[in-house]
Amino acid sequence: MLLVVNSGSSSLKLAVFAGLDLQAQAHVDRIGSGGPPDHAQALRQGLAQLNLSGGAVKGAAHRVVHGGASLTRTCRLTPRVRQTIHDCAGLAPLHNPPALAGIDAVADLWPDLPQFAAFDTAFHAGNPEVATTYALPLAERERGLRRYGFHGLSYAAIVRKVQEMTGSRLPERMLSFHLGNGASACAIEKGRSVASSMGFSPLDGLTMGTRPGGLDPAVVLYLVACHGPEATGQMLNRASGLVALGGSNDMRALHAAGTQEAGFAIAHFCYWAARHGASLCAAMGGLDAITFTGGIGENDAIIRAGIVKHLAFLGPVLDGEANARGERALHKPTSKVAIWIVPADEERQIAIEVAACQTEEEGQR
Ligand SMILES: Nc1ncnc2c1ncn2[C@@H]1O[C@H](COP(=O)(O)OP(=O)(O)O)[C@@H](O)[C@H]1O
Ligand SMILES: CC(=O)OP(=O)(O)O
Ligand SMILES: [Mg+2]
Repeated sequence: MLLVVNSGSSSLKLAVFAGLDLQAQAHVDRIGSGGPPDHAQALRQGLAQLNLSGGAVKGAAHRVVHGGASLTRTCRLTPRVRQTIHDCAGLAPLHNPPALAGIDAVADLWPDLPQFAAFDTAFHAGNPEVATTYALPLAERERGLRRYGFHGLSYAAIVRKVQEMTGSRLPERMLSFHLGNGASACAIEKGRSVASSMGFSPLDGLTMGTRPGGLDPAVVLYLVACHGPEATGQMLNRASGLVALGGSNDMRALHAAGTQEAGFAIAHFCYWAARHGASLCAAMGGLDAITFTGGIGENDAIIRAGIVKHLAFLGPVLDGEANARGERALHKPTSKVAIWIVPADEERQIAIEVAACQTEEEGQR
């Protein structure tokens, strides 16, 4: 059996697979905001829920958000791979350190267990250079300063699941929204990522739970001058976005609050999701389908409706009742653009990629 560990910024998802059959899962959320204080504690809680017997687990695989320029495929965790994940930790401070903590905790529990890493950046590794390049001096670009894009395991799973749903007639130009605590959008053309709203780190793009999304870099310079780099990093990763505008990073709490601030935070979230979404449509030369996933994307009809309304000029027509019921297909029959909810399936995607990696390793023996 394979234990899959998905460390999100506010949640931890564990899944156990026998082959590709899901045997058990555990979900711990609100980490650091009402739930467990940190990911190590969350992992202990999650493993206790699963009640695994040591001998049954033959491997563990971890979602790692930032793999840098070199880790672009799911692979076995060697000391060199662990070091690279460690080296990228500053670029994904909410994610890579918890992933490393998970890797080390599993190694402590089961020292000889083979471990694997699957990367959020990998699905975007084939983005065209024009999409990934920052117009910075060459020496800086050579340092690895470029756009990477994230939530790639989620987007890879969406391509697979939409193919299953449509009998492999994948829409040519798909705008996919992953709306969780971290939120992004991705332009998927013929099943491949061609552009992402996230950049060098998962800070860029949409308004998120605790991250501001796109900012003029002069704002960052100004903040660093006022507060120093350390406090600015904390502010941008943990104290911005919905929590800064509306008082909570939990979308459910914002709806329940009903205050003017909470309403503004919700409006800001929808407006900027659509602004970035429309820019991604330019990268694909149009739009054939929209997909929603993640805790908000899958569950929040108000947010989906708000985003689609802003994008109406591109052709999607939402069926309000299907949306309110959270059905799989949300478009009216007359809509030129399909709209779907596709539940996040990062854990199974990881299991599939680990199986492919093991098959490849056996072929090389
Ligand atoms: N039923 C729901 N309605 C609206 N928002 C929800 C619902 N369930 C979860 N969410 C929101 O989803 C977000 C967390 O999404 P999730 O994908 O689990 O996070 P992570 O980015 O940590 O993986 C939170 O903002 C939470 O409020
Ligand atoms: C990349 C990212 O922001 O991930 P999450 O949504 O799990 O925080
Ligand atoms: Mg997530």
